[in-house]
Amino acid sequence: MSDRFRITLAQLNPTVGDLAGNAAKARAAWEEGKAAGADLVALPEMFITGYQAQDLIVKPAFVAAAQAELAALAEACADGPALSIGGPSVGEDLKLHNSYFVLQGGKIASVVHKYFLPNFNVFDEVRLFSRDRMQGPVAVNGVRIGMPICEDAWYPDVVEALEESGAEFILVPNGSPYFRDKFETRLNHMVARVVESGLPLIYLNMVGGQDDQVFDGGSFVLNRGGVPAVQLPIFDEVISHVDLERGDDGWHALNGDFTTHPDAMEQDYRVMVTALRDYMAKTGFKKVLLGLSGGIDSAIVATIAVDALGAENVRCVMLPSEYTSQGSLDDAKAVAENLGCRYDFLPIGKTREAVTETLAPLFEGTQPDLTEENIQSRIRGLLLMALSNKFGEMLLTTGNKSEVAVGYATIYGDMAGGYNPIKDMYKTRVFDCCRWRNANHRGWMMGPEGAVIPEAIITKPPSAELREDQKDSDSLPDYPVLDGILEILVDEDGSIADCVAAGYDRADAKKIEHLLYISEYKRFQSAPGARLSKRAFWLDRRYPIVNRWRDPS
Ligand SMILES: Nc1ncnc2c1ncn2[C@@H]1O[C@H](COP(=O)(O)OP(=O)(O)OC[C@H]2O[C@@H]([n+]3cccc(C(=O)O)c3)[C@H](O)[C@@H]2O)[C@@H](O)[C@H]1O
Ligand SMILES: Nc1ncnc2c1ncn2[C@@H]1O[C@H](COP(=O)(O)OP(=O)(O)OP(=O)(O)O)[C@@H](O)[C@H]1O
Ligand SMILES: NC(=O)CC[C@H](N)C(=O)O
Repeated sequence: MSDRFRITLAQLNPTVGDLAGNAAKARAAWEEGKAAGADLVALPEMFITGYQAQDLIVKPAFVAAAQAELAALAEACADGPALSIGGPSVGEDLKLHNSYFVLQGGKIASVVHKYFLPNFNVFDEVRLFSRDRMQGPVAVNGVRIGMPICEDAWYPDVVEALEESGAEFILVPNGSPYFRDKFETRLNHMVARVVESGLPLIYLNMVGGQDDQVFDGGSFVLNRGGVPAVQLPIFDEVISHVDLERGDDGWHALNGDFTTHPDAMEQDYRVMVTALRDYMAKTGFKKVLLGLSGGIDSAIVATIAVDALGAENVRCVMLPSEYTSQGSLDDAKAVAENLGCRYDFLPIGKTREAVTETLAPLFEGTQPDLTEENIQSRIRGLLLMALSNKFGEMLLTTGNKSEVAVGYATIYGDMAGGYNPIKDMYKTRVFDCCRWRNANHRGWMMGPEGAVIPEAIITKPPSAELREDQKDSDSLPDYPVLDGILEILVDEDGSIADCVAAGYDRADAKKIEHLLYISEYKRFQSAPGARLSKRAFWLDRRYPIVNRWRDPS
């Protein structure tokens, strides 16, 4: 029996439903591992199907196709290292499991089933899969490896059982999506497992965007006592060979690749870029367009789009009305010029006159109000969608988390669009994010360096410009107050009393609570967007649309 074991970690980006494509990526990683003399090439959780496949996973034909792909992969990888890969399986109990397969010698040599099925925030695994009994380690080239699947390693039980049944080290395959500062959470759990079991632990995550979620990679290896030996980059696809040596006191990982991670703002920005880039690539779109108003939200969305797709794939459209200020016209043009993307000018005045004239007989005797304001937003939505249809460009929608929370957007107007990169970023953070992007440039950004967002856009008071001299602060508390209250009500699930205790005005908190509840119907019909927090609107927070309850505290 050898006292060295080489494991090739394949921190790769699968696509949900692309069974053949995912298998091809696994095969290519296996070839690299084989060339490097690996004993085992490891891929993340549910790699063959992509993650999360949601209800696709309960369709028997899909599971059968994934099984066939795994069998073919086993045959193709018969002569060389073992290959471990996540996928669905139907167990002896005839139930569906989230499983991890070891392929070796042309067949499926072992299968383990996930025990702890996550059923919180974006996860519904109890609904999709069955839990199996805890299983022992899997032997690969004579070495017994414990393979707890993602959530299995977030509690002591499974790793403890693996250690008691003879595991020599632990390999955790993951499908662990980003939220801000999640790396620390993962690391704390894994250090706890290493300290409890006394075994080295290899944590392997996937990368890439899937709908709202981004898997951020950041795979790592810990030695006994929780001492780090390897840390892979976040967000990048990487194949890394990790060597373990057996000594008198068991296995020990040798120090390998070690990358330090960027700060939370950079990670958030990278998530928004990755989410959009992968949403586009994986759905088959190449180009986007958006309404560029001269305001901060559309400016940051245009910047994210250029960083994700390249300036040649982004069309910015200014659709001015009589209320559009010269400042907005200048600022919008400056952003498009700075980014180097196409800028179109499409005044909405004539369309608005036509709509007003058409409605006049029915509106006779009524006074102009929000209706007329929203018509402008809807004309912009209509024209932008016409461009989208004609040129095959997907429309981006630009509401930040503060606006999405209180319904400060026109349904079927500026809410039109297929994807919203800033859906989970509060307005106050959007300001910081613009400053960060103006001051920082990285190799993964396809846009130009420098202060692409003019300072005037960052400093002027936000306005929807739907009527004369309109400011967001006419309808809403100032953004620092709005965001402070929303963080308590949404992100912390706090009460009105909690808002008051934090120093906010009770009337403001009550108003925001009301707006939050009455705009659930808008969010239900809103575009998906990049998830940055543990409380993003969609799967993390599922509220009834009809809801009469109001917090009396
Ligand atoms: N529970 C429910 N289920 C289904 N539908 C429901 C509903 N409650 C209202 N509705 C319908 O929704 C309609 C009202 O929604 P909507 O037409 O959107 O209009 P509404 O929410 O009344 O007004 C839009 C608000 O967003 C602001 N805005 C607009 C555009 C851009 C920006 C910005 O700064 O980004 C801000 C604008 O100043 C205004 O305060 C009603 O006509 C009603 O029929
Ligand atoms: N004059 C305009 N030209 C092009 N698009 C516009 C125009 N006005 C609004 N939009 C679109 O509608 C969205 C909502 O913009 P609005 O100005 O009403 O408020 P906002 O949420 O503060 O956004 P922004 O900061 O981008 O202005 C904008 O982000 C933009 O995509
Ligand atoms: N795939 C999973 O089990 C996800 C849950 C897991 N604990 C996480 O990292 O978020």
